[in-house]
Amino acid sequence: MIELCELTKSYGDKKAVDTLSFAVRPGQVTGFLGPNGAGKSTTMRMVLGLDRPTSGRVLLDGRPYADLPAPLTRIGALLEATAAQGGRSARDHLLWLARSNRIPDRRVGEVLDVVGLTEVAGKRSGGFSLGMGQRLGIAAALLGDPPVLMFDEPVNGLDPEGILWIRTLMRGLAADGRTVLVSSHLMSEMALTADHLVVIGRGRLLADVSTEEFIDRNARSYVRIRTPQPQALLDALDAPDAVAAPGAGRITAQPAEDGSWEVEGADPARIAALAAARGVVLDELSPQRASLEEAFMRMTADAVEYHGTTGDGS
Ligand SMILES: Nc1ncnc2c1ncn2[C@@H]1O[C@H](COP(=O)(O)OP(=O)(O)OP(=O)(O)O)[C@@H](O)[C@H]1O
Repeated sequence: MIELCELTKSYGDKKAVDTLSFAVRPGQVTGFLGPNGAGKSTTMRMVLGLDRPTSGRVLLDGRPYADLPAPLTRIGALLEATAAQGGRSARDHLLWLARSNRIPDRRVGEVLDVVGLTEVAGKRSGGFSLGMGQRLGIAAALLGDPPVLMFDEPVNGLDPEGILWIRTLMRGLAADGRTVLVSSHLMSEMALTADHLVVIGRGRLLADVSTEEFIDRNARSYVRIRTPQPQALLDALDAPDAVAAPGAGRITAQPAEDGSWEVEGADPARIAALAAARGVVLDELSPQRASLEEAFMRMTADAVEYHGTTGDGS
């Protein structure tokens, strides 16, 4: 578990991280999101003891990083700036790391296998592609078999196969019961990878909820319906018994430009039952779930430091 208690980092007058408190729990992938400059990398650097907090603290399984006797066996991390010595082979780089952390040499072969670099282990890492470099960084993070893992933008610049591989790896690490914190700007990917989200803006906590709840709270979901009997549908949804559940609010239907109806306030099964009870024919009944991207944009709109402008001048 990673615990942040009122963590703050100031650069001059600017608070890059501002009284941030949250806990990252084991057994799930926690996505760490925020617009550019929100303070994600600064936070991760403080977790690893690479930056000193102005105030507040970070605990890893109850202890500060500086008190961990063999840190690589407690937390593994891939930071954006993580770089191997380009002149060394992948194997030598990992051996050097292992020996300086009292990790047995045999782990090097094991992690090279896990990340799929065994065949190129003797090659200079300076010649590696972006994807191979990321894999080597992840091998280093896994070397000490740590219970806590942290990845800053691990899928940046990767091809679809690399992205899928990282997603599968993260989900597997969480399924093993490890604590996994991962930052990314790729919302579609985060929606597939993260069970839980911590969202920050301008250094402050904006949300600490499950991915599902984050989308439900911050974006609109509805059921799209097509019917040749629109008036009969509206009557069915407006009937006195037409609520999603006893005590729930009314069901609303808005016409969309394409001739369909956008129905909110009930799930597809309830809408189908109401329509069937009144003999209304439905040509389409499909739940439209808002994307994580929409939810993220809505939630962080006020916390974006640098707004771009779109072509239409808006
Ligand atoms: N060494 C530094 N000196 C001064 N300001 C800094 C320093 N490091 C970070 N900052 C500032 O702190 C803020 C947070 O930066 P940080 O890199 O942590 O954000 P981020 O969420 O990781 O952004 P991105 O998504 O763009 O990587 C930014 O405004 C940044 O300019």
